[in-house]
Amino acid sequence: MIKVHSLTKIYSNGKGIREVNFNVKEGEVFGFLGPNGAGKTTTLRHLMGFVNPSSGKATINGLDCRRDAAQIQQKLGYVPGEIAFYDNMTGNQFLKFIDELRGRHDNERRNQLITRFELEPGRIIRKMSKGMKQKVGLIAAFMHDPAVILLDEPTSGLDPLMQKRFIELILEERDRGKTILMSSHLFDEVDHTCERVGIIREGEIVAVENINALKGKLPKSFIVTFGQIGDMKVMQNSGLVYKETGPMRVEININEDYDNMLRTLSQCHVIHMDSPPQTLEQIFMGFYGKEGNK
Ligand SMILES: Nc1ncnc2c1ncn2[C@@H]1O[C@H](COP(=O)(O)OP(=O)(O)OP(=O)(O)O)[C@@H](O)[C@H]1O
Repeated sequence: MIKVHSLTKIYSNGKGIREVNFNVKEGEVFGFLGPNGAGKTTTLRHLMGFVNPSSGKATINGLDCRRDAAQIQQKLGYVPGEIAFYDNMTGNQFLKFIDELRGRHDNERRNQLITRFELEPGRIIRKMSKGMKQKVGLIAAFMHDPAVILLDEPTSGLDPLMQKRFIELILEERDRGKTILMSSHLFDEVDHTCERVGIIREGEIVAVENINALKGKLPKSFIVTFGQIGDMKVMQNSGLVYKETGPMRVEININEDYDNMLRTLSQCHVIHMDSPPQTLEQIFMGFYGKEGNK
């Protein structure tokens, strides 16, 4: 459904994206992961047809993203990284205005989304917080029930409850056959929603992977607190890679050795266990070794 072929955009300062290639299948939720400045927004802006590529091209449903932008955008939902609104409108006035631009008069879905995201639609946008504005942007992107949805860091500014509602919405839309491309710099966010991810770094795609295959390759750490002195002896004899991070507390780092960790911990009295979320830098280190180099 979405095809990106050797897409290259070099800005006058030498930054941008180089030879970006990936495809998103119809009905797939695809995660586009990368640290700040990696090239996610630049790629999404090409898909929206806002920018002329230096070379290469992108298509959506066979249509050229630059040449056929107007036609594509009728069936597309887009949440930009930085949302610009008509600040003096209320949320409701803005959403109605967008619906009218799209030639739509059905407000049922819009109202459902307003309820779902607990938006106060009568508030002036200028007086809204970042999270509230983000909700307006999300509702505007989904309310015309588009077949393809492009989301640039969609949960930025949302509190954990709204992030959860957002994830539920994405999973429902996926089940309804929608094609979704979602950029993020947080692994956990794409982990909840995406089947495959493309990882971009310094303007280049470094991997396109099934999310479960990717997770299997990543080192993972577990912070475990023990309840008995003898537990530390069990750890010493386990062969696991770990370091002591406090009294009766260890951080265990494992690659694929889950079996050994589970066997070892089953002999101990574990009183607390946690696994901190992985940052993208840890993921790159997992992929490319200590320096994160290819
Ligand atoms: N209009 C522009 N002119 C010059 N350089 C630009 C322009 N737009 C983006 N860049 C540069 O291109 C690179 C990619 O930027 P981009 O905004 O696509 O990254 P990103 O992955 O979306 O980052 P973030 O997570 O910070 O939004 C960066 O080095 C950025 O500074």
